[in-house]
Parts: sequence; structure tokens; C-alpha cells
Amino acid sequence: MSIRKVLTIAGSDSSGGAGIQADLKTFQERGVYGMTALTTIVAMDPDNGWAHQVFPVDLETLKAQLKTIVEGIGVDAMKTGMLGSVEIIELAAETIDRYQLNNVVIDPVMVCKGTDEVLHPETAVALREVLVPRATVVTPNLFEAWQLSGHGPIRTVEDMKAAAKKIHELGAKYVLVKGGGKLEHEKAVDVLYDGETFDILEGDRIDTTYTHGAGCTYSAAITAELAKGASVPEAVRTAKAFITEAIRHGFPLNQYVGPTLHAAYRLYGKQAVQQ
Ligand SMILES: Nc1ncnc2c1ncn2[C@@H]1O[C@H](COP(=O)(O)OP(=O)(O)O)[C@@H](O)[C@H]1O
Ligand SMILES: Cc1ncc(COP(=O)(O)O)c(C=O)c1O
Ligand SMILES: [Mg+2]
Repeated sequence: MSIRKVLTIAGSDSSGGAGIQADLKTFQERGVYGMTALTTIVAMDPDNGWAHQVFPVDLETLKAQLKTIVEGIGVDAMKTGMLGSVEIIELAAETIDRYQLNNVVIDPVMVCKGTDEVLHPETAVALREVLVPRATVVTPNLFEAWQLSGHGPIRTVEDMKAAAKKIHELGAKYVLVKGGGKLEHEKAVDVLYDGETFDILEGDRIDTTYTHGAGCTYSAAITAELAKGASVPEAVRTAKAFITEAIRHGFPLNQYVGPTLHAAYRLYGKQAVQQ
């Protein structure tokens, strides 16, 4: 069988742990062929406490990249990451519709880790109204699930389930709410909801701050598995094992940031994920 081809529409994280860099590394690890449509370039200033600077790519440049990939080549699955503007969110939605793309993973990136303030509130609205309804799977973290569902702050697994229900009503086929390190729970719990049943995924909870890019890596792994023909629950389960190992072997780049190790699942073996 020929290699499966996947697309990520996302931003560049110059530090290499998140964004398009995380996606490509993960695609490679999962045995699929990755292609990129770049939306923004993020740089961090070491002279200013690692403050993030975001440089947008213009819309025409993004359109040309999408044409290359979707019209010129074709994709088996795709994901979105940091989109940066309402126009870009709308272009991503138009592209999904026009080319009838399947296996669409929407990672509704609103903030970088550590900050709890949406940079552009109008993009949160556009994600909810325009892109989430087109998702095969949408993968909000606790903060994003709060914003998308309007549920209020999410503190328990019951809150995660309630938020997942509300987000499902927006039209996504599956909703994966990520509890991660922020939920007060002995395990790293994620909740997958298909409109009928909840699948609770529990991975080892690792005591670390080196989780930069965890969400990008997780959603990229889900995308790769879908491209290879897995069902959504199977894809999420494999991806959960993959991200747990990547976090277990996370490491510091400097005093400010520590990414996950994208190669960890291959290098250091697999740990079972309990249901
Ligand atoms: N400290 C941790 N130990 C184990 N798994 C974690 C930890 N932090 C996050 N995860 C897992 O990593 C994945 C990404 O979640 P999260 O870090 O919340 O996303 P994001 O990077 O988008 O904020 C989820 O499966 C989550 O449960
Ligand atoms: C380009 C880009 N995309 C996405 C993210 C979100 O990363 P995470 O996977 O930690 O949620 C970041 C965070 O720095 C980023 O720089
Ligand atoms: Mg994220």
C-alpha cells in the first residue's frame, strides 16, 4: 500500500516543539507523509522573558500552499493548529468543503501554554461557528473546551463530559477534551465523546513542566492514525500512548521551555493505556 499523505494547516514554532514542527516530526514517527500550509510564524525573545511574537503569513500565500497540496496532490487526512485570524479559519473551512476532505482533526489552538487569555477573541468565535462543525475530531484542552462550550471553568471529569456534550452539539463528530496536567486527578485523563458514549482515556500523569507542544503532537498522531485507516477511538488510543511517552521523555531547551520528545514512543517503547 502506498504511503498515506497528511496535511497540517498550522503555525511555525521556531523552537521546534509545537506547531508545524511538532506535526511533521509526529507524522514521520507515525509513518505517514506530511505536508504543510503555514499560517503564522512564532518567534520567542530570549531578551524579554521568552515573549511570543507572532508574524502572520498573508492570505494569498496560504491559498497558494493549500492549492499545491489539496488540488495538486491530495490528502488522506488533515489537521489544523494555530490559525491566527478569522480569514484563515474561514479559508480552512472553505477548503474542507470545496475538496470534501475527510478525516479532519481540528486542534482549536487559542493560546500558548501558560497563558489563559485568548489573544484574539473573535478567532475563538470563528473556531466555534465555522470550523468545529466540520471536525471529525476536535481536541480542546480545558481552557479551549471552556471557551467553545460556554460551560465555565472545567475542574472535574464531570465538567469535561458536560463541555464535550455542548461542543458535540456544534456539529463535531467526536469531541476529545484533554484533561492533561491541569486537571486535579491522579491520572492524565481525556474524555472522548461521539454523541452517545463517553470513552475515558487514562494515561500515566507525569510530573513535569516539559509539555510544550503536547496538544499539537497528540492531534498530529490522531491525524496520522486516521490516514492509515483507524477508527477515531482506535486513533485516539494509539495517539494517547504516543503522547504519554513523548511527555515522559520531555526535556528542557533552556530556562523557559521544554518540549515533548516526539521520538520517545519509537525509542523507549510502549506503555499500555488503561481504559
Ligand atoms: N503532565 C502530564 N502527564 C501526562 N499526560 C499529560 C500531561 N499533561 C498533558 N498530558 C496529556 O497530553 C495531551 C495533550 O494535552 P494538553 O497538554 O492539555 O494539550 P495542550 O498542549 O493543547 O494544552 C493529553 O492527552 C493530556 O492528557
Ligand atoms: C505555532 C504554534 N502552534 C501551536 C502552539 C500550541 O502548542 P501546544 O501543543 O502546547 O498547545 C504553539 C505554542 O507555542 C505554537 O507556537
Ligand atoms: Mg494546544
